[in-house]
Amino acid sequence: MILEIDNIELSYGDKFILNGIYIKAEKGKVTGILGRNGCGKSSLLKIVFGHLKPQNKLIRIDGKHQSKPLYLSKKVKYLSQIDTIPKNIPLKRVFRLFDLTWENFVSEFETFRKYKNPHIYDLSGGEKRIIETYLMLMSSGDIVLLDEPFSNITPLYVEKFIELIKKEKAHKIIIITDHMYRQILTVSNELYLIKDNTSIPIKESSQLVDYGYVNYLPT
Ligand SMILES: Nc1ncnc2c1ncn2[C@@H]1O[C@H](COP(=O)(O)OP(=O)(O)OP(=O)(O)O)[C@@H](O)[C@H]1O
Repeated sequence: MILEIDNIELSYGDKFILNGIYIKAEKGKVTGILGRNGCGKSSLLKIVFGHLKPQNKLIRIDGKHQSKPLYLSKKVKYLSQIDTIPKNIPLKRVFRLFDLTWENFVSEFETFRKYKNPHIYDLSGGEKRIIETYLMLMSSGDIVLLDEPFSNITPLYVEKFIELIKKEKAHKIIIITDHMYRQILTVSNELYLIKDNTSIPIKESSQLVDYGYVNYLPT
C-alpha cells in the first residue's frame, strides 16, 4: 500500500503555509517529517486525516485519488496534539473500544500497573500522551499519523515506542513528526524536511545541516 500526499496548497487568510508538497509513504516503512516550529507539519497531518480542508490537495492510495476525507474510511489512526480520549469512561473500557487490552499495555509500560481502574483524568499529562499514542499506534488501521508522539514522554518509553513503531510498520503506513529529530532519524526509513513551505526529500542526514535545520549532527 502506498499513500501519496501531493500538490498541497494551504494558506490561512493571507498567511501562506504550504505549497507543492509531495510525500510518499509506504507500508513497511516509517516516513518522518521534520521542520521548524510553525512550518506546517501539524496542518499537513490534519489535511491527510481530512479534518483540515486546504485550498488544494491530492491524496492517493495505490494511485487512486481519494475524494472523501480519509477518516471516513476508518483506515487512518491519528494522534493529534489535542486530547481525544473520553474522560467519563474507565480506561480499560476505552482500550476494549480500540480492540486492545489494558493488560497487554501494562506488560509493555510497567509503571501503569499501579493504576487499578484508572480514568484518563487520573493520569499526568505525559501518561495521557503515552496512552493516546499507544491506542493510535497499536489499534487496527492501515495508516497511522503521529503528531509529536515523543514530546513529554520519559526516555525509556520513547525507546519503547520506537521499538513498537518498528514492529507495527510491517503492516501499516506510519507517518511521524516530532522535534526530537534524533529519534525521528532512528525510526524513519524515509525522511522529508518542510522548509520554505515545501517538502524536501532527505537522503543523507548531513542535508539537515545543509538546509539549516540543525547546526551540526550528533556524533
Ligand atoms: N486555525 C489556524 N488559523 C490561522 N493560522 C493557523 C491555524 N492553524 C495553524 N496556523 C498557523 O499555521 C502555521 C503552521 O502551523 P502548524 O501547527 O501546522 O505548524 P507546525 O509545523 O506543526 O508547528 P509546531 O512544530 O510548532 O507544532 C503556524 O504559523 C500557525 O500559526
